[in-house]
Amino acid sequence: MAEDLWKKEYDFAVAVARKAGAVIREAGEKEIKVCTKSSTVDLVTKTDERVEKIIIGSLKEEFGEGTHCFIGEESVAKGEPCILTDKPTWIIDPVDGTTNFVHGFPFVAVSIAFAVNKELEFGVVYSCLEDKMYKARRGKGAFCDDDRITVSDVEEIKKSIIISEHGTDRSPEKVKKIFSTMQKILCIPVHGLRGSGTAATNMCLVACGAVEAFFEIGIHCWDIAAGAVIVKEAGGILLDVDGGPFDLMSRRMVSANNKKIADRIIKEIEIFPAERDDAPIQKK
Ligand SMILES: O=P(O)(O)O[C@H]1[C@H](O)[C@@H](O)[C@H](O)[C@@H](O)[C@@H]1O
Ligand SMILES: [Mg+2]
Repeated sequence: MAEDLWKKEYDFAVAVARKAGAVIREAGEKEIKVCTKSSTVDLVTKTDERVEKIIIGSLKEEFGEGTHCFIGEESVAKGEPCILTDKPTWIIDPVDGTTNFVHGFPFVAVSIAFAVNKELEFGVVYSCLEDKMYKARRGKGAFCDDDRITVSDVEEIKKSIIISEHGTDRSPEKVKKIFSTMQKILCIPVHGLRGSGTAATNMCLVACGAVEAFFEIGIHCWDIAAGAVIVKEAGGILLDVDGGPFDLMSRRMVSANNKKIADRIIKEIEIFPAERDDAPIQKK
């Protein structure tokens, strides 16, 4: 029988995501010592770092040192390169929704994706406070736990819910564009605007049909890589915010149930620059 390519890695990723989610749930007050990264509202905790070490350590133990590459949010924050090559690469956000985690807002996800030859082979998003395991393999459909999930069939923008996040950048010119975009979309009008505070969870909400679209400028590849596979396998569409092809490393993305909704949203998005994830690291 033909080898079921990457199934071993997929099954292991699901198990590791579940283990990581348990660590997050059990990480009591002791670990939520908050530090900051790119801004005073871009939070990181000991849990983020510990969970990423557990995930990467488990993957290296299972698949060997040096066989795969890793792009992890907290490793990159510490100076590791963020370059996607043709080599088998794990793209990891150990705690997506760190601000939610710190505040006890109940949406926190472990996001693990796997790419080969720069193509995403599978994605796993474990919403650990809800205990929901979203997962998808390229060409094999999308699931929440054992149930097949598909995007909404809504085509009319005026019957949609749209997710948009404001991110961690508080510079006035970007905040102005973010809220001007939100206002224009809200006043189409759409049924509502929402946001869970975690990009990975937002993409799963598109994939299971709870909302029609989620877009954001400022997210990173680790926030959206797993969700991208899940949305696509659920029948959804991924585009750049200017309507061009989806670009994992561009730090901007539209995910939607269909092109009609995506195109209508794209018309309203006021684009602002975000440095690519794979931009050369500026020498200090
Ligand atoms: O919680 P993290 O992993 O930092 O990712 C979130 C990011 O910090 C926010 O700025 C974005 O708006 C969310 O979509 C990300 O999930
Ligand atoms: Mg994240």
